[in-house]
Amino acid sequence: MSFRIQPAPPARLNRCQLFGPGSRPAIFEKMAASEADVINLDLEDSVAPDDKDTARANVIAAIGDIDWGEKTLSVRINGLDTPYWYRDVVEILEQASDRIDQIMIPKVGNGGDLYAVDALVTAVERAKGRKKAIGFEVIIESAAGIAHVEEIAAATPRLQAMSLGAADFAASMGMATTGIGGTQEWYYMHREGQQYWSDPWHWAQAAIVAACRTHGVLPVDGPFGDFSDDEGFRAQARRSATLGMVGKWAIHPKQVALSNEVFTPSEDAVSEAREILTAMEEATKRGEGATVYKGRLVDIASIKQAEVIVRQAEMIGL
Ligand SMILES: CC(C)(COP(=O)(O)OP(=O)(O)OC[C@H]1O[C@@H](n2cnc3c(N)ncnc32)[C@H](O)[C@@H]1OP(=O)(O)O)[C@@H](O)C(=O)NCCC(=O)NCCSC(=O)C[C@H](O)C(=O)O
Ligand SMILES: [Mg+2]
Repeated sequence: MSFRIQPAPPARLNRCQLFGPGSRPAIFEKMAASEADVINLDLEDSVAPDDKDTARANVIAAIGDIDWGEKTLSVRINGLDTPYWYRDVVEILEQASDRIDQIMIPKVGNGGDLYAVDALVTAVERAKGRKKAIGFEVIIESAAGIAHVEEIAAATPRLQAMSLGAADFAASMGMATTGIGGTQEWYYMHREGQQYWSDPWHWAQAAIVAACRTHGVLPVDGPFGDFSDDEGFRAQARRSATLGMVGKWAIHPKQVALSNEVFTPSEDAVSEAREILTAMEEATKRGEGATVYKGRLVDIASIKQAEVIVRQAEMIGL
């Protein structure tokens, strides 16, 4: 328990982040026309080394030229262990229009990484007189990243969102899998001849959610690689939502609707949350801190739980 009030995360929708390679400008208009709340134009791992300069130029042009509507527009820069990242930051902030909202920093390993990017971003913003401060989002996708997750979440007021990058995370941790997210064949319990699958991503997700909620950052689940497996995606996204994550990446357009479906509260969930708030208002008037709703206990903590759902519904306009 602490006397400090938990800070609220940015009040914006982040149910789905749609990715597309910066080297593939033919899909940018399709990304803009999608139902994703966030667009991530990628300069990092989906772009081959020889295409880095062209991709950067494509992205800079697209930021200003394309109508991105109300979406949060983010560019994933290259990692701090590459020769590309500083040029990504400098050229984007010197040349791109103010329409860009965020840069996404991959493979963050500690708070110092964000300090370094913040220093560079701040210098370019001042030099160019940019009025709109750029936000940051990060990917936790290494052993160092998860070991320093809380320090990273606290590192800069620019930080808006934090994602789990299952592919690089698995590689960095030496996990015995080539799968990107979802059920892993070998991660099971065995009892009386039956196998029961467990979730190897759970602990990292829970650590990310706790760090984010402590520091007012949006926790997001990253990619699910098998885009032909809708049920696998849905199950992964539902587990993430249950843990407190607000959305998930789409690495193919067909995953956008799935993610929006999972991270949009159902009509039933919203009416139940509103009914709980009403039940508690009535209980409070009677001088009671707890009451019974549909045969189960609801109390002051239930108000906060219901408010999470109602706030989300209000943002979506339900
Ligand atoms: C995965 C893809 C390479 C598939 O592309 P493609 O072969 O073109 O798919 P389809 O033929 O099924 O496409 C159907 C139509 O959809 C359009 N399309 C394709 N991709 C996108 C997109 N991302 N956004 C919008 N529209 C898209 C096609 O043009 C087709 O349109 P039409 O012909 O009009 O019907 C491709 O989807 C892709 O490149 N995805 C993104 C890859 C990416 O950005 N990866 C990086 C993020 S994941 C990661 O980095 C791992 C992470 O860091 C970690 O460590 O975990
Ligand atoms: Mg990665």
